Amino acid sequence: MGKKRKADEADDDMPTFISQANAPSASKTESEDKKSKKSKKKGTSKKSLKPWIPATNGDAATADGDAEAPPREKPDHASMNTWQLKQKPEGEKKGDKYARQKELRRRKREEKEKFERYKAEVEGREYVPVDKKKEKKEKKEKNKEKKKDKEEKQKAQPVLSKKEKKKLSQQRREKKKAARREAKKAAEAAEAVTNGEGGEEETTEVTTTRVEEVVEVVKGDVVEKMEVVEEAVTATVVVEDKMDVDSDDSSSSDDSSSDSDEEEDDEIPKAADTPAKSNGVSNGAKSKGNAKDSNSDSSSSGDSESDSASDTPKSNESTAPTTANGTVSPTPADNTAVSSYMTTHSIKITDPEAPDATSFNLILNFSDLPAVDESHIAPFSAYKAPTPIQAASWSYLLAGKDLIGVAETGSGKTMAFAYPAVQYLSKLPKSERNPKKTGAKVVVVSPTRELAMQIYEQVEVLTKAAGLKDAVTCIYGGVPKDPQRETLKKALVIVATPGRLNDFLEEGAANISQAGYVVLDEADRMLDKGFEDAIKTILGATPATPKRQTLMFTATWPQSVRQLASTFMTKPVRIGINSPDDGDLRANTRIAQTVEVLSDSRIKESRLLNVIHAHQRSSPAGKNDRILVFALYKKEAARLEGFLRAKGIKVGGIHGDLNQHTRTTTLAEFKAGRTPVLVATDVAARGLDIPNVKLVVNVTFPLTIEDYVHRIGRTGRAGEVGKAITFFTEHDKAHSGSLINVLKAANQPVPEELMKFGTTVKKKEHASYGAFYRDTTDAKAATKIKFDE
Ligand SMILES: Nc1ncnc2c1ncn2[C@@H]1O[C@H](COP(=O)(O)OP(=O)(O)OP(=O)(O)O)[C@@H](O)[C@H]1O
Repeated sequence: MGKKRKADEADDDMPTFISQANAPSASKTESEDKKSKKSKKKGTSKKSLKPWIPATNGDAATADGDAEAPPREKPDHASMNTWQLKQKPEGEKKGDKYARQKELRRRKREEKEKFERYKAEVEGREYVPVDKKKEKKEKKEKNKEKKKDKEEKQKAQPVLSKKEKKKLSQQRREKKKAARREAKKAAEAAEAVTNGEGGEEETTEVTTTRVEEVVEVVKGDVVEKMEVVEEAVTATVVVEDKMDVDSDDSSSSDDSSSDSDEEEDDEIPKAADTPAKSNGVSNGAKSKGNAKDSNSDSSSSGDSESDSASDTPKSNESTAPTTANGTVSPTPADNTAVSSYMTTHSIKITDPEAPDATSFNLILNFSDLPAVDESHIAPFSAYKAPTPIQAASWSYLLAGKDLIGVAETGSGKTMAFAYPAVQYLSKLPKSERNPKKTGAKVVVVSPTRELAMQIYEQVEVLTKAAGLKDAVTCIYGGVPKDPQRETLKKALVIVATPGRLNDFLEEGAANISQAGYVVLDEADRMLDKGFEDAIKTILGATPATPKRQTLMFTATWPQSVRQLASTFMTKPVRIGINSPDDGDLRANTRIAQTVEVLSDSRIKESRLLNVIHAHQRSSPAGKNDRILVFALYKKEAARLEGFLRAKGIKVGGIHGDLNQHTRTTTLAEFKAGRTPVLVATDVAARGLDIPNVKLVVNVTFPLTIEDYVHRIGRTGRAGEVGKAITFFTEHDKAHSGSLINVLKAANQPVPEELMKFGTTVKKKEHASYGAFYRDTTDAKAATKIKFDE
């Protein structure tokens, strides 16, 4: 149908002068007339229909009986479509060419402006047209400065002859080769030691080969150590049937490598490795950057990783963070408050570098938050206090640590990773804050387009407060690439879905080779089968692990992805909020969950209608309450939407079969409350923060129990309460055990009929890594610091 419409559009677009062009002209000479007849014969061919045959004012000439050739009529560029404008007519006059190209440029500008206007509308901000003249002037000045700098640099450099240059580069190559040889030897020796100690390697169905390569890169006097860990794991492959299930497709990549050994020269600071850093947080949250700083001047070994909690603590003066109100946070005196806060909110922190720590550095008030400037915390003025995940993670993140944060849906995880990201940017020296030179410094990857847009909005609030203009871009599929490509040139922060970001990496439009702060939001989804390759490619394009601060945030953290996660991180701190020790799932406890076991799936639709009507009748807001209905398949979602509409319900739909424009506007309508009911597939299951969703209805159970937790988590956010109703049929019985566990853990009623389906829980396995979880991130300490003991 789409194709047909396009074809129709093309016909309509044909400008009227095409037929005029074929009309005979009285002013033609005989030979011209012959030519004209010839072209008439060809009249039906595509070529002859091209718009560039100049129209002549034949009729007027005939009427006047004027023998003189009439003035040449200019092509009507305004009525041509873009394709036609792009064609260069035979024998086109120079003036016409300029006019045609001018029209093309005008159209392009218009399109861009339209996009920007639309973007502003979606983001709910005022559209401010770009002042081209000012921009041009600024650009010119910048270029001038650049040129001057370059010239000065060139002057300062000694002039080397070709021969000398060649000799120098050969020397460098040889040094590198020697370093590699040594590293290989060291790795082999290390492997031999590892095999000797850990004779109890798991040998069931998993065989793990681990190759550690230490690459010493020599540059001038600096020797940097880069660790490249490559893990090849073979395991039982469990293929989940996800054939027709809807999700934003992630990967376009056939990438096979995980981490590449790129980046030899540039110093890429991790979040805490910046000069302005002042976050040597005590009690295990000590920054790696600080640890390095303290002993790096004299030695290149940088072997400060062995710091433990028992080391002499650094003085508050040198290590304590400066806070927004000028105080130091929290002092040992706050320990009781911190402990009681941790107990109240069931916070568990595991820091591999301080496994025995008993006191922790939590930020319980926004005023205690380290900030480059007080204005940076202004966006928090609407909130009373940090949420538990924010309170627990900020000090570690500001200290440059890798971190896995697991906290319930709607608990403010976005700000937990976004605030330290912006502080990281703010502390970078100016030369490091030049996206054209360095590329982006922060990358946030999210599984769906809508979530990416939402994260973008939140990050932008913080960057603006920090005085970073145009620092963020949002990259996602389903919309034209050109405007995104433009924004990539000046973005310090890229918020993206994996597929589109990979496309830009492939074509070289995105540069994340110096991104020192990388976040995987909805991390378990990002690491599962569908996105795994794309994530490997993205992380492979960023600096290797010790130079990159890697963060993973989620509300669900199944065993099946932990092994893979550990390969991307260095000694991550793990923070679990209300996360049970046995690794089971926890749904948000403020959501009242009801499971209705239906004997026949054919009654789902009528039951859905009843549920919606009943809610609308009982709620004080009546039909204005937002209700989110989940289906599993795209076609199912479309069918349900149609059904509800036919029954007089104001409803919208969002799923992968719809174009992005429709998806975005439908979601905006729902958010604004103009369409109070939304039918969605799992593209809306994760992360979306829609205010006042009072009820979630699961018409068809999702593929995984994690998705169930995320779906119902669209209600009861930011401390609110919510309601979720789930239809459960015999088809879903494989999930009964895990669903019963989730209900019980949240003190929710478990219907008898559900119990009948059984309580066994099928172990979820990663497609490549199986169900075996062995934390290899922090090699030696791995047995000690299990996240879920
Ligand atoms: N300190 C705070 N106090 C109150 N509300 C907050 C605070 N921080 C964030 N919020 C609000 O909480 C809501 C949920 O935040 P967010 O979307 O980051 O949750 P999330 O934990 O990422 O959820 P999900 O797991 O579903 O992705 C947002 O509306 C946000 O503005």
